[in-house]
Amino acid sequence: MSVRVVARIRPLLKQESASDIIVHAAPAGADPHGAPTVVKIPNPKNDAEQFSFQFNSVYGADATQQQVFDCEVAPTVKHLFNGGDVTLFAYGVTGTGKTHTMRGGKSLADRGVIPRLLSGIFRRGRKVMSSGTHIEVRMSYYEIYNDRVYDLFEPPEKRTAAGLPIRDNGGKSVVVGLTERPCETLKDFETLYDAANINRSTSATKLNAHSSRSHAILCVKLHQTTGETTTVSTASAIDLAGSEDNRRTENNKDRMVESASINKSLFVLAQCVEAISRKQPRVPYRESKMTRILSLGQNNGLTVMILNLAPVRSYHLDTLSSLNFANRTKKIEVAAPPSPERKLLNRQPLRPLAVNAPVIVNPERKKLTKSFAVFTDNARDPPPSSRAAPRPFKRPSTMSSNANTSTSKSSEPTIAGMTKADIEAMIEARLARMAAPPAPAPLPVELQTRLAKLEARVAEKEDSEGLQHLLLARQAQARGDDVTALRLYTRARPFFPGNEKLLARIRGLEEKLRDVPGATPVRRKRRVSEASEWAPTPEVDERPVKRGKLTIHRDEAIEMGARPKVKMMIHRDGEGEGQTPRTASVLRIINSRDTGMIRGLHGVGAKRAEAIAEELWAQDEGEIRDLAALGRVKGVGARLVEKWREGVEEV
Ligand SMILES: Nc1ncnc2c1ncn2[C@@H]1O[C@H](COP(=O)(O)OP(=O)(O)OP(=O)(O)O)[C@@H](O)[C@H]1O
Repeated sequence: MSVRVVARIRPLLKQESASDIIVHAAPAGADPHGAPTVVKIPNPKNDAEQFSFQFNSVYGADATQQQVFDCEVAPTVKHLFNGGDVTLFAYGVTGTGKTHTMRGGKSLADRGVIPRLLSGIFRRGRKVMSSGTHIEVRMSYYEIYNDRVYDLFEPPEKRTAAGLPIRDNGGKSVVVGLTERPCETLKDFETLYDAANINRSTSATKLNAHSSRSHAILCVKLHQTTGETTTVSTASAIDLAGSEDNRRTENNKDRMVESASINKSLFVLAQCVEAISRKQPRVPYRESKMTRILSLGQNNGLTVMILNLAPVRSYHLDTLSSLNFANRTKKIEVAAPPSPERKLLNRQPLRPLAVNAPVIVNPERKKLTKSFAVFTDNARDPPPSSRAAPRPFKRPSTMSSNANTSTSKSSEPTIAGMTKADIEAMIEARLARMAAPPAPAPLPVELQTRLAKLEARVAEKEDSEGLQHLLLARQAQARGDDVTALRLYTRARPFFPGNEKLLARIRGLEEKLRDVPGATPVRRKRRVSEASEWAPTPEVDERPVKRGKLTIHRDEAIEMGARPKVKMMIHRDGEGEGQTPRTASVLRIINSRDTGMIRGLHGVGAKRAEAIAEELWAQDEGEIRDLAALGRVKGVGARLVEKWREGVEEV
C-alpha cells in the first residue's frame, strides 16, 4: 500500500494574464535547477509572505502529458501486471485541468493518463501473452453523483433515480448491475470510453448537474490466466468532482446538496490517503461510497493523487484549500522570515485573512465560524491593497499594544510576567497550528486492527443494525467524539442484551461525560417543573409514557411516533448555557445530522430530514448552538423550530 501525491500547475488560459500568476513550482533544496517538489503561493493577506507546500513531485505549466504519464503512471503498469491494484485520482477546483490530465485531448500529444495507461496495458499485455499467459481486459465506467452510483455504459433513460446498489461480496464491495465490457484493443477502449463520456454529460444535464459535480470512475480489470490460475487486478482512474467552495459560488439548494455529498466523500478520501501514507493498518475506506467501491488502500494497492492547480490569483483561496487538503501531513513553511528584531517591531495583531476570504464572523461572539482560515503575522508592511482590507476580528488591545512597543527589549516583562520572547514563541506556535493544522494523531495499531475486523464483520452482515451502531460508535470514539460514541453505544445496546463489555463502555463514557453539558442521557422519575424535571434521579422507571405524538421513555429515550424505531435521548438540563431541556434536545437531534433522528421531529418527513441534514453538511460550520441559529438554517425557519421544541415535550 503506498500513495504518491503530486501537484500539477496548468498553463494560463487565453483569458488569463501572466501578471496574475501567483502559484509557482520550485525545487525543495538550494539547487535552483533541482526537480520541483514544492508549490509556492503567497499568503492571500500579504503577498510578501509565501507558503510552501511539499509534494512527491510538482509539474509546472510546461510539463507535457507524456512527462506526467512517464513519471507517475507508467511505473504502475508493472505493478498491475504483478497482481496489485492501481488507483489514480485527479483532484482540484473546476477548470484546473483534472479532465485534461485524466482524459486529455484527441491528438497524440494531448492524450491524458487514461488512454496512455490503456495503451501501456495493451502493450505489456501483448508481451505477456507471447509467454503463454492469456490476458483479458474488461472495463466498467460509472459516476457517483449525490452519493448515487450511475452506470456510464447505460444510456441515461435506463437509469433509476436511486442509482445502482452496492453489496459486499466476499469482502469486496461490488456495484450490483454495473456493466462490464470486454476490451481487446486500444480502439475498443476509445470507442467505449468516448460513448460513455457522452452519457456522462447527457445525464449530468438531465440531473441538472455539471460534470464537475460528479466523480467519474473508470475501472479496468486485468485478468491474467496461466494454466488453471487466474489473477485479477484493477486499475481505477477517477476524475473527481470539483473541490471548489460553493459558498463562494452558487448557493442554491441543488449546489448545496451536491456540495454536501462531495465534501463527505472528499473528506473520507483525504483520510484514506493520509492513512495509507502513514502506513496505518486501518484505512477508513468503508466510510464513503467512492472509497468503499474502490476498496482504497487494500490489496497492496498503489495510489497516485494528482492535485491540479490553476496558476492565477482568481483561484487563490480555492488553491490554498486544495493544497491544504493534499498536504494534511506536510509542513508549511513561511518564506522570507524577518530578523527577530524586525519581527518584534512590526508585529501586527493576529487576525483572520479578510481579502475575499470566506471567513464568517459572528459579530456578537467575535468568533470565527469558518473552518478554513489562514492567519498571518505580517512580518512586513502589507501591500496597500491588503492594508485597506476590513478587520473583522481584533486581538485584545493588551496584545497589540505590547507587540507594538517598538523600543522595549525582548527580555522585558510584558503580560503577566511573560517576556516578549515568551509571547513570540507562543504566537509562533499558534501560527504554525493555524497555518497547518496538525494531522490527527494516528490511532493505536491495536484499535485500528479491531476497527478493521469490526468493519469486516459489518460488511459480511450488512443487515446487522446493532453491529453498525457499534462500529460507528467505535469510529466516533476513535475520533475523540465521546458524545456521539455514547449515543451510538446506547443505540447498540438493545442488540446485545447482557453484554457486560458494552454496558461497561457505556457506563465509562457516561462517567467521563458526566460534567459535559447535555452529553449524558437523563434518568427521570416523575414529571416536575421544567427547571428540575431533567435532573438525574437515583430511581429509574423504565416504563414508557405515551402522550400525543411522542412516547417518552422514562429511562433515557423518546420514541417518536412517526418513526417507531427511532429513539431519541432527552438530555439533562444545562445542555448549553441557559438552554431548556427541550431546546437542548432539539439541538442535539439536529446536530446529530442523522436523518433518522431528524425525521422524528414534529412535521418532518423523510425528504425534509434529508434536506436539513444535507444543508448542515453543506454549511459545515460546526454545531448549531442555539435556536436562532437553527431557525436560520435553510429550509427550517423560526416557526418550525418552535414546533419542534413543543413537540419534544411531555404533554
Ligand atoms: N496542462 C494543460 N495544458 C494545456 N491546457 C490545459 C492544461 N490543463 C488544463 N488545460 C485547459 O484548461 C481548461 C480547463 O481544464 P479541464 O476542463 O481539464 O478542467 P477540470 O478541472 O477538469 O474542470 P471541470 O472540473 O469543470 O471538469 C481546458 O480548456 C483545458 O484544455
